[in-house]
This record gives sequence, structure tokens and C-alpha cells, in this order.
Amino acid sequence: MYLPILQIHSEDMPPYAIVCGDPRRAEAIARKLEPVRELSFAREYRTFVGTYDGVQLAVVSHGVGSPGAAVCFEELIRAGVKTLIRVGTCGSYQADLPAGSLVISTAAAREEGLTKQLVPQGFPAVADAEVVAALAEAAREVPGDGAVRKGMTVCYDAFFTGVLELPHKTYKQAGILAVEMEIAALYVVSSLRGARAGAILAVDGFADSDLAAEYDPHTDAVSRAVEREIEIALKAASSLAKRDALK
Ligand SMILES: O=P(O)(O)O[C@H]1O[C@H](CO)[C@@H](O)[C@H]1O
Ligand SMILES: O=c1cc[nH]c(=O)[nH]1
Repeated sequence: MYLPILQIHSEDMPPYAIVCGDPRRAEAIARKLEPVRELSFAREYRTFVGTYDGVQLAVVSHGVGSPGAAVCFEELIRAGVKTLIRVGTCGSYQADLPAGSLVISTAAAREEGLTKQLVPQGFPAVADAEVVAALAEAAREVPGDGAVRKGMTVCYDAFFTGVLELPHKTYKQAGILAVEMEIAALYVVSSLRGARAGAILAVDGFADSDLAAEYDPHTDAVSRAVEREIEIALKAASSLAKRDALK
């Protein structure tokens, strides 16, 4: 089957995929695969396939925002991908999760618009428990200087605020750890289509509007956290694949 938006063929796709927003991050992840092959680079969607620790994986960028990312997730699942792990960045709500920390998202509050067009309001955007456990286990094996925390995240469409305020205060008060822009789409599309998904995020600053002036995602602490989450996601994907092989 040909997937016309990603411009890939299902025959080339393994059942495990690492996904991320930035095509350049996809390339950085793909450099860890050996051998590796670039299948396509169409719009924001850059697709590689290769081998990590004896396991065949795809690495695909999905761009910024849920509508475009949902197109990517749908086509990957139609192509036969059954396990998706997002390796992203996020803004933190928690003082003890500064830039350089890692967040494993167990579920996402659906504050974006895309999933409202797919499922009713009460439908949860929830990670797969096996994927979350594999990420948490891999995180314990990959050393680093930042904190690692499992918990809920919130998914917005807006990155910069307009004249309305985003409900940062409410979600922070409710114990949400961090904000980003694609996990709701990932978890809802995966649930609807029978795939399993999870996500790990590197904190690149504080999301609250009063701290936004200090936003700088290009520090050494963030780069180290991104490098660490890439290792964690690759290890998690490989251990899930090896466990699946024994089932
Ligand atoms: O680092 P990525 O994976 O792109 O994720 C986060 O970064 C982008 C915003 O800067 C959004 O895509 C958000 O979800
Ligand atoms: O969506 C995002 C991603 C990274 N950092 C943020 O503050 N927001």
C-alpha cells in the first residue's frame, strides 16, 4: 500500500516507530540506527527505517501541531505500525521539573481542536501502559543529570498566546506536569486504530506565561535531555519488540 502524504510504502515499514516534531531530530535519531535508509522527505514528514539493537524501527517526523501530526500517525498505522513512541519537547508547569528534565506522558488533557473532530468530549487521550512501563524502565538505565517524572500532560494548539489566556493556572493546580502540542492526537488516533503509543518529552523551559520571556530551547541542558530521551525511546522500542517476539 502507498501512503500518499508521507510518500512511503507499507511494505517498507516495520511495526515500531519513533516519532518527533522536528525533521532534524528525526535525522539525529536515525543516526543511531545501523544500517539506516531514508525513505522520504515530504512536507514536514521525514521517514527513516533502520535497525537498533537488532530490531527494525522507523523514525518519522510529524511537524508542529495536532492536525498535521494526526495525518502522520494515521498513515503510519495504515502502513502497519503498531507501536508509536513520541520523542518531543515540552514546557514545564512544575518548579522541580526545570529545563533538562524528562516527562513520560501517561495521558493528555485534550485542549487542542483536532481530537474534538474525531471523538466525543469524554473520550480519554491515554498512553498504553506497556509503552509507559518500557519508557520508565529504559529511563532508569540511561543516566543523566535531569529529573525524570511520569504523569499527565496537556496538549494545546497555541504555542504563543493571543489576547485570550491559556488555562495554565488551572492545569498546573490540577497537577499536570507539562504542555506540548501533539500527544492528544497521538493517543486518540492510536486508541481508535488499535495501535499502542507513549511519549517522552524533554523540558525546554517553563510554560507559564509569566516565565515565557525566558524561553530558550537551545541550551546545553535541553540538548543533553533530548539526547537522553532519544536513547531511552530507542531502548524502550527495542525491549517492547523483543518482548513481543516472545509472546
Ligand atoms: O519538540 P517537538 O517534538 O516538536 O514538540 C514540541 O515542540 C514544538 C513547539 O516548539 C511542538 O511540536 C511541541 O509539541
Ligand atoms: O509546546 C511546547 C513545547 C515546548 N515548550 C513549550 O513551552 N511548549
